[in-house]
Amino acid sequence: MRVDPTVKYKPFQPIDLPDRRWPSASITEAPIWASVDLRDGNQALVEPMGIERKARMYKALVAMGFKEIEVGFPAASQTDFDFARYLIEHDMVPEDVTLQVLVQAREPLIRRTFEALKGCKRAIVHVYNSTSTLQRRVVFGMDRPGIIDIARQGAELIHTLADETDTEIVYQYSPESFTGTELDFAVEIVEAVMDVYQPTPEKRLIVNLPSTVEMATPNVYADQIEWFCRNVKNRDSLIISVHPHNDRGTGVAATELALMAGADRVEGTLFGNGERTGNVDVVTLAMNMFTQGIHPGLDCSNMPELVTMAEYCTRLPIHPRHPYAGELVFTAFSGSHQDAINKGLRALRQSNSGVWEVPYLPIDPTDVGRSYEAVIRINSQSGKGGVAHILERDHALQMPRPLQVEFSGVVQHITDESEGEVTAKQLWDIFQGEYLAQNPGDLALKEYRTVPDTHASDVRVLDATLVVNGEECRVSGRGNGPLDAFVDGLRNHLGMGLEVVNYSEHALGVGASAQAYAYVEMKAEGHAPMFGVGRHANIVQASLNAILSAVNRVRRLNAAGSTGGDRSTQKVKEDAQSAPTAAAE
Ligand SMILES: CC(=O)SCCNC(=O)CCNC(=O)[C@H](O)C(C)(C)COP(=O)(O)OP(=O)(O)OC[C@H]1O[C@@H](n2cnc3c(N)ncnc32)[C@H](O)[C@@H]1OP(=O)(O)O
Ligand SMILES: CC(C)C(=O)C(=O)O
Repeated sequence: MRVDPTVKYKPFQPIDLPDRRWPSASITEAPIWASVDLRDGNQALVEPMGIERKARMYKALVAMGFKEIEVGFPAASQTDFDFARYLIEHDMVPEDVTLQVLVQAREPLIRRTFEALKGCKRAIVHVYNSTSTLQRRVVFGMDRPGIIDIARQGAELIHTLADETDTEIVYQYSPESFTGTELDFAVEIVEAVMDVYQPTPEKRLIVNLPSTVEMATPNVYADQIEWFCRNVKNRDSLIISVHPHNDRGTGVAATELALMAGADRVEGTLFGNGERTGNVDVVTLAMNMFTQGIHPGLDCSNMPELVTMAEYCTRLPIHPRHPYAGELVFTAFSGSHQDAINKGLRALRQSNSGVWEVPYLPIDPTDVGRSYEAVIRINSQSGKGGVAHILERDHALQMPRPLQVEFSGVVQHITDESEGEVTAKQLWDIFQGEYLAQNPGDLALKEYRTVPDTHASDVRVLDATLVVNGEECRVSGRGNGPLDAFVDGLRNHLGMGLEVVNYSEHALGVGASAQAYAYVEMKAEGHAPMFGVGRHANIVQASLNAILSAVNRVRRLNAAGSTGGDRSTQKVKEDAQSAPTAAAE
């Protein structure tokens, strides 16, 4: 960067609060939530919401559990005015919900705001003026008393109009640009407003201390909030509200520290929509509390629906990595994460504990309306655990560990080449192509029978009919069981050294439609051990199929002149297409 920041930018001066208490505090309950989506969020949109979109979002906010909703700046635009009227005239404000409206401390705007509220049972009138040193100097060209006068006069008019209306008015005042305001001045101007409104513990004034522009690290905001709470008069007659923005990307952290510093209320928006880099994201805040075992008082259990609604209303996308809500936030592509998640989910199933403990998944995706479907997805970063997880989840395969290693190598080869993702369906296609499919030149079992050897009581003879490229051939062998006898027969028939080194099986389903899977690891002459997989309603036939699956894979490699070191399914398939019919037939 060519600009010298030491010359161009001034560091934020720390707050003098050596005995700060907030670092030892923790958040133990949810704050009062106020949504400012329909005002601060809306004023930041390329295309502000019309009545239809505002109404849709308003209903969603009510359904989530917001009890205070800033519905607009009625004096600023006809749409905002009409929307307030729409909600009031259509009786859309539940008994326990309070509408909030924003207005600058300017007489005509305040009068217009009260017009918008006619017929409303109860409303928060939120008045503000800018108080920062910078705005006092460059925007208003006023000294402190002048700025206090703006606030006082605004409050006086609101107080007068509140006395004249049937609407129960809750007062709210914001020293806007609070984070750039000297703390003693912030207290002075708020106390001037308090002198007008005369709040009591029974009728408290909402004092909103916005981080209009986030100017420092979150601990500084916490210091500012604690300093204010400790120095303002009649603290118990105030509801201290925070309204953080996210200019430094630390809006959520700043809000959490501000709550630890004594704030009672949070104004924010869904998914952090708002001016510049946004308002604080109330969904993330609420879910952060949820993961700490605190009921947030906001219902985010259907996150996909909330995302769809927010994207429709704001016409802005929600990032795939957005905390708790993004499409990818519950997805692991990397092998060691998948392995740990797979093991964690299994351990959770096996334990009777209701406590969520899964590595890399801070929350249960189903708590926010997501499924486990997308938790593990496969690309070149994935390992055997992820591959095994998907095949077990979708096809109930219980692959032995060495087979997982072997097959994930096949998959990795493909993903390395394609540089893309392999879907669950593609994964199954690859698995079938590798182990279960019949390629030209492959041996297939048509029928078999076993009979006891008349000469030895523990030996069986197996006679099988195989088919290769439409031609039948007979195989016969002896052994201490059908598998052993079949391998003996193949050894003789193919003239190839063959040995079973590993075997496992499991059933799939119950009753007439039950199937068995058999996994056989075979050592064939000149090759590293290689797996075969067989499937059949009859467990013996499943095992014989597994042996043939391994033998066919060896034959494909032999035909391609490889020992199995460098393979891909594509290559295996191509090799199989061009393989000549085996000489043994
Ligand atoms: C941080 C925040 O999000 S605060 C909310 C900001 N939201 C909005 O501003 C959205 C809606 N606002 C608007 O549509 C317009 O600003 C209106 C309709 C309210 C007012 O419009 P206008 O009067 O035409 O113009 P504009 O906004 O430029 O007025 C600024 C004037 O108000 C003064 N002013 C600004 N804020 C305040 C305030 N809180 N109290 C008193 N005066 C104020 C300015 O000093 C300036 O005065 P000047 O005209 O003497 O220079
Ligand atoms: C009006 C105030 C609260 C505001 O929106 C801000 O400071 O960001």
